[in-house]
Amino acid sequence: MSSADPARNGFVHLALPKGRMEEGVMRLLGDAGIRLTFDRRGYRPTISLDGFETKILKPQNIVEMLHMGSRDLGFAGADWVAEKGVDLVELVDTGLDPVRIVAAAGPEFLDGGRPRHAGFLVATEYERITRSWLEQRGYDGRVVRSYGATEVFPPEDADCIVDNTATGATLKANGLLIFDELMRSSTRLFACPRSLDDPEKRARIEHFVLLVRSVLDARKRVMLEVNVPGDRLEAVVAILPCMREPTIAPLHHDAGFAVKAAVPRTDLPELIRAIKERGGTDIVVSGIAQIVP
Ligand SMILES: Nc1ncnc2c1ncn2[C@@H]1O[C@H](COP(=O)(O)OP(=O)(O)OP(=O)(O)O)[C@@H](O)[C@H]1O
Ligand SMILES: O=P(O)(O)OC[C@H]1O[C@H](OP(=O)(O)OP(=O)(O)O)[C@H](O)[C@@H]1O
Repeated sequence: MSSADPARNGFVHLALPKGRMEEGVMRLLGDAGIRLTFDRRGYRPTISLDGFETKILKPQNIVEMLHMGSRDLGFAGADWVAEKGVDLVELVDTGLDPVRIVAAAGPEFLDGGRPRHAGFLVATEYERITRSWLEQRGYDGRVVRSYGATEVFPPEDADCIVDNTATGATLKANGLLIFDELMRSSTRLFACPRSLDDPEKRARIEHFVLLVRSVLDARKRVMLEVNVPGDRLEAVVAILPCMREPTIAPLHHDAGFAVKAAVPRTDLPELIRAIKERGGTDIVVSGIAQIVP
């Protein structure tokens, strides 16, 4: 058996999602320096990571395969892990493709934000999540399984729905109002619990997690560089929300200091104002590709 043979012990079988999550996950891997080479119409790209083999599958199937153990590692929505009721290890929440799983109905069904009457019918693709919500809320409801286009069921074919929503446009277009939130979901990296018991697989999975996290962390930060006169240095450094300590280098001819720090992107507008106020000049902001702690 060669070291490139997927049947070898310690090889990680990775599942990548087909469909709406595909683009974000592919970009994430690309930004982490992981290359995938596709053949025409093939669902088995070659991955540039040593000791990994990969396959493209629908996320609902990825959840099942991670549960059975035929795949070790895979990206899927947290909603389908909850819906299938399986015990997987969540390694990374990428925050990509965020959705809310909500209960929604037309205004005629609602009374003060609650179902108007007992014995109602809920249309949903999420049967298990819906049943446990009914039980938790003490609602007397029955479930009809939908296979897409769930929003069109009410009022004739169901009283309300449980479905995912991203922008809310589909609910609005069908005249439905959200009256409860059951959970939030996003694209996450899951592992089969047993795969983490294998030391060789575990080490490879941990390295994969580190690469993915390095990109997600880098996306949240920018590199900020600023020149500061010597007597303003401490005042500027004090307000920098950097990861550890900023890098400080003296400028030529004792002209002050260059200060460099990776700061949260969302802090930038306020930070630039505060730095200018404290005497910082020549501010340069640039992107970061990866951050490995
Ligand atoms: N805007 C969105 N609408 C629906 N699902 C979304 C959205 N954004 C993220 N998701 C997530 O995508 C996953 C389903 O992905 P999938 O590619 O199977 O979508 P799908 O539209 O149901 O596919 P298909 O049309 O082939 O049934 C779920 O985990 C869901 O939460
Ligand atoms: O809040 P929004 O941005 O409108 O997105 C949510 C809608 O998009 C998806 O439907 P999809 O297009 O996949 O069709 P489907 O209902 O057949 O799954 C999902 O099932 C919702 O219906």
